Amino acid sequence: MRAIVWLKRDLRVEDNRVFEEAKNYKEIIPVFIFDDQILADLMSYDKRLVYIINAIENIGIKVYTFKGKTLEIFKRLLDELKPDAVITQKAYSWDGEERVKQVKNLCSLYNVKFIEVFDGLLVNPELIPPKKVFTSFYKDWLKYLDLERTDVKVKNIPIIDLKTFDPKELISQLKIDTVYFKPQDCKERLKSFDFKNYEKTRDYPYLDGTSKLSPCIRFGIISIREIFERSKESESFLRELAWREFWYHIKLNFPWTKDLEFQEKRRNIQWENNQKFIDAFLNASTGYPIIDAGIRQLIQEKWIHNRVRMILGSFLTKDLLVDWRIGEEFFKHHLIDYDQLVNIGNWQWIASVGADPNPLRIFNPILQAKRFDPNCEYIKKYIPELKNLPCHQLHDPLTYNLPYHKPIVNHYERVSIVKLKYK
Ligand SMILES: Cc1cc2nc3c(=O)[nH]c(=O)nc-3n(C[C@H](O)[C@H](O)[C@H](O)COP(=O)(O)OP(=O)(O)OC[C@H]3O[C@@H](n4cnc5c(N)ncnc54)[C@H](O)[C@@H]3O)c2cc1C
Repeated sequence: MRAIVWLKRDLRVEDNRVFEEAKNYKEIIPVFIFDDQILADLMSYDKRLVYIINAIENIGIKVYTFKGKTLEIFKRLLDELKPDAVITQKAYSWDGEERVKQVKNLCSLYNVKFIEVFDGLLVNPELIPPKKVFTSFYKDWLKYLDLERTDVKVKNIPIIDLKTFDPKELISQLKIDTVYFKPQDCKERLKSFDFKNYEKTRDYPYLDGTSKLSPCIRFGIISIREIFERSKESESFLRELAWREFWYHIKLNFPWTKDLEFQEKRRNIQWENNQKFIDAFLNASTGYPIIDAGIRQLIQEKWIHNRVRMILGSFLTKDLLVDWRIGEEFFKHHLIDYDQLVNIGNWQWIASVGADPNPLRIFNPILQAKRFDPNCEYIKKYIPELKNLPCHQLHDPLTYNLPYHKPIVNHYERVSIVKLKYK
């Protein structure tokens, strides 16, 4: 009996339920596919690819790697390997689900068992009755926690002469400078992060006060149950893990929200989509130091602090009146932790068109900078050319004439326009 284990967002052996499911097969063939369609969607400087390649190299077992169209590769694998089963983690994102469906149909044509295993989330989003509001989702989420861990030793991987793809070929095409996130660091970060103080530190982007585990979670380098076990004393951290799963739940129950606003009444907002504003945002030259610092962090590190993601999202959609989809696409190209349905959910939320009972959230970039970066440590780190200016000036580019880009809009004037557009 032979099973192909198709790894996707679960690049680990420890506590991985697909290996638990495969344990009774005589031979297990783990595969990972660099899908051409996903690669085409990424950009050449993509650090995610390096992250994935690193994760596979360090996984500790032989993984057969391929590149091409997922469906075509599976045709080859089913023909050549003649497996009895294909086992994989259940996919929830729109694109992931579609790929899985195609492979599932192919397996049924070949009479090969296709097994989807629930993993990657603490609660199966299908168990909770549809909720539109996080607080009510969270109450149920706590009741349904699925924390059972597995302990399987994966030994029975045969050496097969297969035409595979060496992922190093991809690295040579990339222009990669500093790498800020490595899958090898996940375990140590989980061990050393101060979860007890998370509640106090989590909102300040100049501190190392959030876990930075998002890529580890996104690519399944550590099981979500192990993360829960280590962090469970921090109620506020658990809420964040639940927020992630809330977006899975929203997608499951309101699948049209990929392109369409969750709130019906917000489907016809007249976005200005002024190209000058869009360019200033994408090029970190809005004239608001807190905004430009955030964009620079994103472009350099491929990660941004959650508080700054919210400030950026509010600025783009409210101050600049740019369609949230443009922001979503920009984050998609850069974020190392990019997760389609989490990104879309959060962008809709910050644009006040998504699953959020608050009718209109407008973040004032001046007050946000004062409150969450009081000494301008964050701003000065990413905009070093302004480091000699007094901090109160950097907080408020409308009052002080900074030797820097002029603010592209006046926040206070834009607020009244936004209120009309969002009526
Ligand atoms: C506009 C916008 C877009 C975002 N896009 C993504 C994305 O594509 N991928 C992604 O993983 N997160 C996204 N987030 C959520 C959040 O910003 C990141 O998960 C968080 O900053 C990652 O850093 P961390 O691991 O240090 O988080 P921590 O504060 O340590 O939180 C722990 C974990 O909880 C989860 N989490 C925290 N906040 C959220 C949230 N608001 N929504 C969902 N999950 C959350 C993440 O898995 C995170 O790793 C987005 C937020 C905004 C406002």
